[in-house]
Amino acid sequence: MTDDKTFVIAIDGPAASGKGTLARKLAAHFDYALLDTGALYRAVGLNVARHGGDPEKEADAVAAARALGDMDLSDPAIRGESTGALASKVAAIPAVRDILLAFQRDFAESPPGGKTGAILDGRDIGTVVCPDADVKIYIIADVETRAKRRFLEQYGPNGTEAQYEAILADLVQRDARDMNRSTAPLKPAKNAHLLDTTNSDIEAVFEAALGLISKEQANV
Ligand SMILES: Nc1ncnc2c1ncn2[C@@H]1O[C@H](COP(=O)(O)OP(=O)(O)O)[C@@H](O)[C@H]1O
Ligand SMILES: Nc1ccn([C@@H]2O[C@H](COP(=O)(O)OP(=O)(O)O)[C@@H](O)[C@H]2O)c(=O)n1
Repeated sequence: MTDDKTFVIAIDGPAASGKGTLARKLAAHFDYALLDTGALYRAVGLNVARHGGDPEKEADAVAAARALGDMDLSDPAIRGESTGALASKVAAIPAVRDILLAFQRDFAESPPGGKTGAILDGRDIGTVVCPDADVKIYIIADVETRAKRRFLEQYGPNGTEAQYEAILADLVQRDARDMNRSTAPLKPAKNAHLLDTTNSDIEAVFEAALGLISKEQANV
């Protein structure tokens, strides 16, 4: 348990592995607060682009990160794959990560709405943001499977081969950037439970996660 008795679940993994889908189902099931930390980096990346800045330039990215409080995290443009690429560029800048860290930790320690638990999904939740999380899950799936899922999500059944290839290339590039950056690279925490969703549907992944979490809750 964390000091203030919030039950914290950390979900990390590469792009489009199913983190958000699982996190939302678990949050509804347990009535826990949910923070999609990728949305924070996406909002910062989008903000830099909209102001004509360079997402790889520290001054531009830091200025955007400081203005996060004024951003609309429900803006649909945040979800686009091109925004994912912008996000992973600003996310490689340590000063940006520092600015977002306090917000994420506060959320986990004192979830809004007086909730008794918090679920955070991202890349470094189990390793950096909440190293003492009660349950850590690291979700993976083959990159082609992840690209197909994101492709379907973004273009529906009538997407083109070229659109699929662009998504696949973006995920490969983004994973490499996220795994190879020097600060808070994407990797499983030592005590994370690994879930490979390549051949599991959403419900099976949810059931597997519930099994892991129930065991930990029984120990609290
Ligand atoms: N186990 C699964 N089987 C099939 N599709 C899935 C599964 N998990 C997630 N998806 C779908 O894959 C896409 C990406 O999932 P999402 O939860 O957004 O991933 P992430 O948050 O890791 O980027 C979504 O369209 C989602 O509905
Ligand atoms: N905790 C986090 C969350 C996201 N990110 C960055 O933000 C980008 C977008 O994250 P996301 O979770 O929305 O991406 P998807 O998995 O939804 O495609 C990632 O590629 C990372 O570069 C991060 O560095 N740390």
